[in-house]
Amino acid sequence: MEKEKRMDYISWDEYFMGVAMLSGMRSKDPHSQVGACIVSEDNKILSMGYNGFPMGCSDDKFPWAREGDALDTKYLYVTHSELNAILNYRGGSLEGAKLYVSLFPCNECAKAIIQSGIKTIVYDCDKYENTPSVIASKRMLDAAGVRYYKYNRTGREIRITV
Ligand SMILES: Nc1ccn([C@H]2C[C@H](O)[C@@H](COP(=O)(O)O)O2)c(=O)n1
Ligand SMILES: [Zn+2]
Repeated sequence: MEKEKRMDYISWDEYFMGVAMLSGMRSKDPHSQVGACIVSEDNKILSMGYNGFPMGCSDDKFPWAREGDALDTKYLYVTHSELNAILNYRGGSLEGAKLYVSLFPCNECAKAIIQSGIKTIVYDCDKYENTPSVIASKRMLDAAGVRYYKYNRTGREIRITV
């Protein structure tokens, strides 16, 4: 019988970013699947979310297009993963919480993050870093003292069979 504890267990960051990415796999968005996981200061998962249309707005009826008439694109309808994670939270306050998210938050989510009391953001991808939305987001996060840093990919493959 083994006496020593396992040493190849996943780190907190791998765990929470993994949960965020798994959550993103629920997204129906054909172009960008984004997931978020909110964690307390003592490493308890508080909430999760992914990008999708609001309740009652059918995934099959609302548009997933990226281009065309604004009303016929997804952008006016999709709720971002971070906002869904904040809104899905059924507890009390998110003061001091940490957000793991697979894509850097936009300006609208930054407002919600700041107002909810989240103090740290760990993000994976920043593919829209040169857009006004992300530049504005960083301006607000900096002003509000919300810390953010890029997730350090370890290259570990986490496989689950369901
Ligand atoms: N931080 C973010 C940024 C974007 N999203 C969502 C909104 C859309 O569903 C999708 C981005 O679409 P794209 O322009 O890449 O086709 O990701 C989010 O949830 N969180
Ligand atoms: Zn957003």
